[in-house]
Amino acid sequence: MSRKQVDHDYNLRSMSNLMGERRKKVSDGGERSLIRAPSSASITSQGAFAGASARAARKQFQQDVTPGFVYVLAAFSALGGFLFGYDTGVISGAMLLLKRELDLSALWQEVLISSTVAAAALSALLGGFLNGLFGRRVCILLASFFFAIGGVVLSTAPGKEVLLAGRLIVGVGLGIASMTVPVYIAEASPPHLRGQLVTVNTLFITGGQFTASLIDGAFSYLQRDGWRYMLGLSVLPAVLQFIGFLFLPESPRWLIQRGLTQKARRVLSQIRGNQNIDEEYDSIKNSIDEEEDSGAGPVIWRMLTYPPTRRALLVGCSLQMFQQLSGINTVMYYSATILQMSGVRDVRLAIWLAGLTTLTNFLFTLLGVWLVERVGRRKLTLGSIIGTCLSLSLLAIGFLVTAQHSPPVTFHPLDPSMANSTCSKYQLCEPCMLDPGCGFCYRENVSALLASSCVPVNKASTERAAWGRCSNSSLIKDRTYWAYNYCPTSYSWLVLLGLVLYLAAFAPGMGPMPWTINSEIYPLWARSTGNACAAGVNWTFNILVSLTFLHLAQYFTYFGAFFLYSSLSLLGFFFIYGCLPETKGRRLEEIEALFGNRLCSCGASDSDEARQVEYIRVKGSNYHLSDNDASDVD
Ligand SMILES: O[C@H]1[C@H](O)[C@@H](O)[C@H](O)[C@@H](O)[C@H]1O
Repeated sequence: MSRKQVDHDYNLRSMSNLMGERRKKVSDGGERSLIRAPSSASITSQGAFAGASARAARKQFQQDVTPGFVYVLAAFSALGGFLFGYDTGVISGAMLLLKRELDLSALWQEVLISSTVAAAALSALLGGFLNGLFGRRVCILLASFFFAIGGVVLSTAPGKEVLLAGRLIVGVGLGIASMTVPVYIAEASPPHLRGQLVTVNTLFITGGQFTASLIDGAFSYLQRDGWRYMLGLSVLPAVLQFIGFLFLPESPRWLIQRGLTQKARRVLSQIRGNQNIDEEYDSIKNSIDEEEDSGAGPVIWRMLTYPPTRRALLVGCSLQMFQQLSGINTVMYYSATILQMSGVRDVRLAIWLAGLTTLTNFLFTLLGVWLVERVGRRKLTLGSIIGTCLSLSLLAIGFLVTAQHSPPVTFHPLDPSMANSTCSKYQLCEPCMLDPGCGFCYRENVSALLASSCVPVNKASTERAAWGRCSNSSLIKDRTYWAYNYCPTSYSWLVLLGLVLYLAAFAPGMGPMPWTINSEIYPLWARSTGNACAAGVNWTFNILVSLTFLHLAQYFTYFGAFFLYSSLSLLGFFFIYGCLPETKGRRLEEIEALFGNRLCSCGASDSDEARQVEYIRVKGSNYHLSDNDASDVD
């Protein structure tokens, strides 16, 4: 079959896929289906059939009791999310101790932090191939194996080189888990619970980040080897997941694709409890049989040359890109400093309070789990990104006002080392604190700042100056303070408000939805590859945003950096508004049809448009579905 024919037939296929089993049901009297289809009179009455039947099916699914096994399966899978959050979150606290004990240079610190994310980006891409070849279960086993080995290597590392090896091993696990777990949960869940269960994975990510901040806080008191515990504790959930997955089944969709039909039926019965699985089995089988005609060549090539999957890929990858471009990891990382700005001058207390940021992120992700099946993915994502954009603007304004009221440097100490330092040239606190090599040392009386200077930072710890009044600790007698990375200000409440609003807006939608939506928008043959690409994009932009933040802040100030993130979120809003269809409640096999729809016209050429018009014409005249479907994707 030629490519053109394949393309032309796509829309019909998707719809016949959707409708085929129902037509079959009508002809064999409906006794194979547990879905109580409408009476044959109503079925044959044109127009009412499709929407009513789809809705009845959905309702029926919701009424059927979902076996507890599905929840167990989702929870064990989401341990991968927990490790994602823990391993990415714990490093900031561990680094504070590591750089002191191992005397790490700034470059080594950067390498240890970024190597994991870079390894995750690469292994996420590779994970698509592994998923197709070995299945989801083996990939999750592999990921937990890497997490466990990585944790052991990290906690026993004699030096920085072995630490780097451990961080790379953990990164490989992260990449594979981040792309496999959402797919596995989506494929095992019934449609009415899918969004919620996949979103639980992101809840576990934020739970992992929260746990990491608590562990960081607790072990920071240890004089020696605290970092070994921080990094090594991840072995426990990894081993738990590994053992769990020795007993959990493979995804039925992957099994059917591999021709392991008996096994697939067994797993389907296990995860659907007392429901009749014939309908779902047939639907998956139909979709696989028909996709076998979708052409030859590497999957990514077939995806890119096939308008519906090309569109799905564009939407999926862009969602992940906009998630990272809205600066979540910068905001989280920066929260300790924001707290210091608002008057929490004790570094340890600021670290503990930063745990509140991760807790807020976690709690609002919980809200997302509750909302996803109620308001749907599209509305939740749109609402979230617009809130994210506004709160980023508020953060930016907060930083602008703070900078405009920046306290002056009132005296320049006479130390010979100052001659070679850039710190001596700054007249205000703002440029002084934007220079990573300098900090602001100031004395405060009740109402004003007195005797403030800009001095070099101590190489071993940013908690104090290299010499002078502030070289002992960040909190000094006589109300003399050391401010690294921030300036004393009375407008910090604005920044704090921006931070809280940001998390409240981001966490329920932009945090989880890119993962949830990616797990459901690709047809089975393209699902592993689509998720691998999207996860790869997420990790790549994660590293890009975190590596550029300090430079951005140095050149454009904090105001500029956050304003840029806000503008990028606005761009994301328009993109999502134009391109993201609603996938709530649909079967995975139905969703591909949405991307053949004109309403999602991103990346569509003129000839694609023509095909979409044809699709809607066929849909309207043959199946009388247009009303119901249009309202669903609107
Ligand atoms: O969805 C997650 C989550 O929102 C995390 O808080 C964030 O650190 C990750 O980068 C993101 O992918």
